[in-house]
Amino acid sequence: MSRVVLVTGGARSGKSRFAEGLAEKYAPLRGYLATGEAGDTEMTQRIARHQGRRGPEWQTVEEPLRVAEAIRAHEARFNVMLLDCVTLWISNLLFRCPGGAAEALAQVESFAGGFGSLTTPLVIVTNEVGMGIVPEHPISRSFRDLAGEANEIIAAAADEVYVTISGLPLRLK
Ligand SMILES: Nc1nc2c(ncn2[C@@H]2O[C@H](COP(=O)(O)OP(=O)(O)OP(=O)(O)O)[C@@H](O)[C@H]2O)c(=O)[nH]1
Repeated sequence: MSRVVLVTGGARSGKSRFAEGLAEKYAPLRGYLATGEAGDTEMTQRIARHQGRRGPEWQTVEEPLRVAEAIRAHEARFNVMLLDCVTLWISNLLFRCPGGAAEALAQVESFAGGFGSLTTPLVIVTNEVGMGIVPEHPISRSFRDLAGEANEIIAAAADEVYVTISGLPLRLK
């Protein structure tokens, strides 16, 4: 059984950098599983910022939907994998799966249920999205609730959990 670590935090809280540091304790080669997509200029710039930080010891796998399958397909190639991030994954599922939030949550449950059979350590990045004001639109509230539920499911199954605030990590589990 391989170790699973979850890192949660707000936007630009330093969670990706901290998660990369955890993964860099393992020898190369390291796999970076990106769920983000370069749909517009802003996202292209965000992705470029992340890519610029990762060195040649990282290889990128891009998969917006079939995250568990991508990990299974690639884990044997790497000494560690980093999934960045759960929030965009479930957002992609919410908007593209016919079953909406229920189907997205079922996929998260199946993903977390498979941690015990991973053969490579996994570091997972997610976002704390539910700490602000209640969103005005129902779809935003649905996403906020899904994100909270997904984080709770993954945190319960993970071996270690951290939150980053203002660039500083705090161990929760
Ligand atoms: N497709 C793709 N996406 C990437 C790549 N590198 C990073 N990303 C995505 O970039 C997203 C994170 O970017 P940001 O929005 O800048 O992160 P942030 O939450 O503001 O900042 P941090 O707290 O530092 O993580 C993640 O969802 C990744 O999936 C890549 O090589 N390809």
